[in-house]
Amino acid sequence: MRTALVIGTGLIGTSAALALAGRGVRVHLMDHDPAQARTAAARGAGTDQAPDGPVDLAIVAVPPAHVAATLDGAIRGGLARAYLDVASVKGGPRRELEALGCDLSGYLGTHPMAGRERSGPMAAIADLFEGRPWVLTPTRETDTEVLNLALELVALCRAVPVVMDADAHDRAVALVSHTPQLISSMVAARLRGADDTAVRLCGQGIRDVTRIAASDPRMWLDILSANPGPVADVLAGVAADLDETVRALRALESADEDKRAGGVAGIEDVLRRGNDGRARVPGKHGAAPATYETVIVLIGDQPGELARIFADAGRAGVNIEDVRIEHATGQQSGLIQLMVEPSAAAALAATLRDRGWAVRQ
Ligand SMILES: NC(=O)C1=CN([C@@H]2O[C@H](COP(=O)(O)OP(=O)(O)OC[C@H]3O[C@@H](n4cnc5c(N)ncnc54)[C@H](O)[C@@H]3O)[C@@H](O)[C@H]2O)C=CC1
Ligand SMILES: O=C(O)C(=O)Cc1ccc(O)cc1
Repeated sequence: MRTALVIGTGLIGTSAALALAGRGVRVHLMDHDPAQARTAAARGAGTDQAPDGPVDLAIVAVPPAHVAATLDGAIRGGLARAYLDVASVKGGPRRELEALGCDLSGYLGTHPMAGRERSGPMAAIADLFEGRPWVLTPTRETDTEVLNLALELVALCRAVPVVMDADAHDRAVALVSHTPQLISSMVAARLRGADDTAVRLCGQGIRDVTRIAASDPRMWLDILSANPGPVADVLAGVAADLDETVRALRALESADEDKRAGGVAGIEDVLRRGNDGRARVPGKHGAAPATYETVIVLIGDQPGELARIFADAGRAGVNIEDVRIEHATGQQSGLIQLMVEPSAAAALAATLRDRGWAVRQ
């Protein structure tokens, strides 16, 4: 691929453009708000000048409701040899394109499974897609050349291609992305009018569960509006679990021992099913779920502490597989959790202790 056109230079479009431009592709940037394309160009994602002929690949990265009309315009204008979109929902845009009478042989619906809580070109990063699944939804009418260009884009962005049917994709993302967003928002919404004294007690659990509740509501309204049925189906299952759990908790308040035992069984059931589901979440780079051992260390909230602890772990010859920091409310210190291969945990803890760190575990 030598030339590309990104239409919609927000978070996703500009991130893809940065990755392509960084690997030598000439990228043209277009947005219905020219200021967004200018900002993306200023960040080194390409040029906001229009191409003077058809580019190799056009990447449409606009909100789902505008995908079909934008693609239809681009295809009719002959802007590229091949076209793809990156919208979070795949079935609806394809059906809209069909209804518009568009020639779909040069089009492929795709979806990179990577995002951030922020929107717009300033939030874009070149390595956003590294190691993440990028779904491709070819059909029998998709030209091989288009599929090959899409695979080249995915490779240039260092993502991992996954081929799926469009409607199966929409059901899958309802389960793993769209419903979790709503549940996170609902948990966070409990905090809105909560007492300050309660909010001060927030720990890592609620931070983990509500991280994505900070996302842009307009973007999620667009996504949920394009996938309402599958999300409602998953949420109805969650609602059934909620009803059961409320009943089980009320039973725990009962004076009747049998009722209390039933309540315990109900709560245990949902917690154990949660363990089973969590164990299925893939590990880093899509690998099988990994079980790491965690070494917990007290660190000061001051410049250079993280660099120092990582350098000391390097001295122990230990690869840190994952890391989390738990900040203590109102204190200039926190706990860092270093996740490592179980066989490396003891050596890491010993080296860190020798070098003066307060190792908790
Ligand atoms: N944000 C995320 O986490 C992810 C989003 N996506 C999908 O990527 C697409 C873009 O999302 P973001 O980059 O997050 O949104 P964004 O809000 O950061 O950027 C969207 C851009 O599209 C432009 N735009 C809107 N309508 C347009 C039109 N008709 N013609 C040309 N430009 C237009 C806007 O001015 C804006 O610059 C959406 O379809 C979204 O579903 C896919 C994966 C992850
Ligand atoms: O939901 C996730 O897993 C994310 O990492 C964020 C995200 C949001 C929207 C998408 O279309 C894809 C990914």
